[in-house]
Amino acid sequence: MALTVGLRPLTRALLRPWARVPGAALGRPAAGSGDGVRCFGSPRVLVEPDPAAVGVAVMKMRNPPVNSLSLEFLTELLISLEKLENDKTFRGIIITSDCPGIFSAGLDLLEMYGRDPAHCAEYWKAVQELWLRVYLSNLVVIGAINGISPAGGCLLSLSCDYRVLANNPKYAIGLNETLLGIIAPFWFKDVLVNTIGHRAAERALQLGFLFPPSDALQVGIVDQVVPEDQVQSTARSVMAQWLAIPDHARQLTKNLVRKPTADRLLQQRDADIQNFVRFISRDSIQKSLHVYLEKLKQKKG
Ligand SMILES: CC/C=C/CC(=O)SCCNC(=O)CCNC(=O)[C@H](O)C(C)(C)COP(=O)(O)OP(=O)(O)OC[C@H]1O[C@@H](n2cnc3c(N)ncnc32)[C@H](O)[C@@H]1OP(=O)(O)O
Repeated sequence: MALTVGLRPLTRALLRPWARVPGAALGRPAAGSGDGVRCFGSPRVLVEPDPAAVGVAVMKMRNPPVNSLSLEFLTELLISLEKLENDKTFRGIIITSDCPGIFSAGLDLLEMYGRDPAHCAEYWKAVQELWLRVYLSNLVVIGAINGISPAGGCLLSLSCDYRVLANNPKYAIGLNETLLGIIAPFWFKDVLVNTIGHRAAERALQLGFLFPPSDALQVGIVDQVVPEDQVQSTARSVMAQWLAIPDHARQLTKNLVRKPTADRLLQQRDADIQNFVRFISRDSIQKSLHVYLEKLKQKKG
């Protein structure tokens, strides 16, 4: 537990420069919460207590068009997560998307393409922090995956305790970095190996697999596949099962299982940042990102 507590001051230090994100004032009742239900509001992240489940918050990602994890979006997610961790009335979070058809398009490519090393370092620190914050959260975190979830979106899903995916063939999920000509860092790889096993992860990472729901269930990257209109209710009923376990025992067990993986990053965060900056700044990698971004634009015709 000390590790999680240890993170808090770190997060504060990390977040201090970004806490000035406009509109990130939290605790302010969101519009339409006239019934006195306390919601946390920020431009890209809406956190609402689940009216049907005491102690459960629903965190809706709303960074249109694709919930790409920009620095500002990451910061708002981190501030909301920290607020929830510190608010003892909450025991669980359901993370979902408000962007139709998209859970999250992953890391924001424009934060890594054509950016100076100092920006890339700051960005990567925030990416590390989001993963650590979700992966080691004392709360029960359930992914209600209601859209496509490539790369960083898949990492966010894998960091949850449980994953419910909507049964829509378009809603593929996976670490597809090799398709962009880049590679997933070791801690992305570690989480995938922990979830689907070494051989399946080795193959999926090298081939940049994006698993459609039926395959995602079979390989184990998600825990349940349900009709799209049952994702939220399924997440809520699974949450009830997990919250039936005494918090302290569950939290210590989660830490027991996850701490060795998180430690591998915690013990070398700066080196990981430097490695990322060196890697992403390479001409060949910048060229790959450029080609990929152009493909995305051409796709629109
Ligand atoms: C070492 C670093 C590790 C990396 C991990 C990562 O996360 S890298 C990012 C990997 N992400 C992807 O490969 C997803 C790329 N996006 C897509 O495949 C599609 O956009 C998606 C998510 C299937 C949605 O398709 P749709 O047709 O609905 O939207 P469209 O492609 O037109 O995109 C809308 C606009 O968003 C921009 N965009 C999409 N993804 C990203 C992204 N990850 N980062 C930044 N911007 C993204 C896209 O270019 C469009 O922009 P516009 O200005 O409207 O042309």
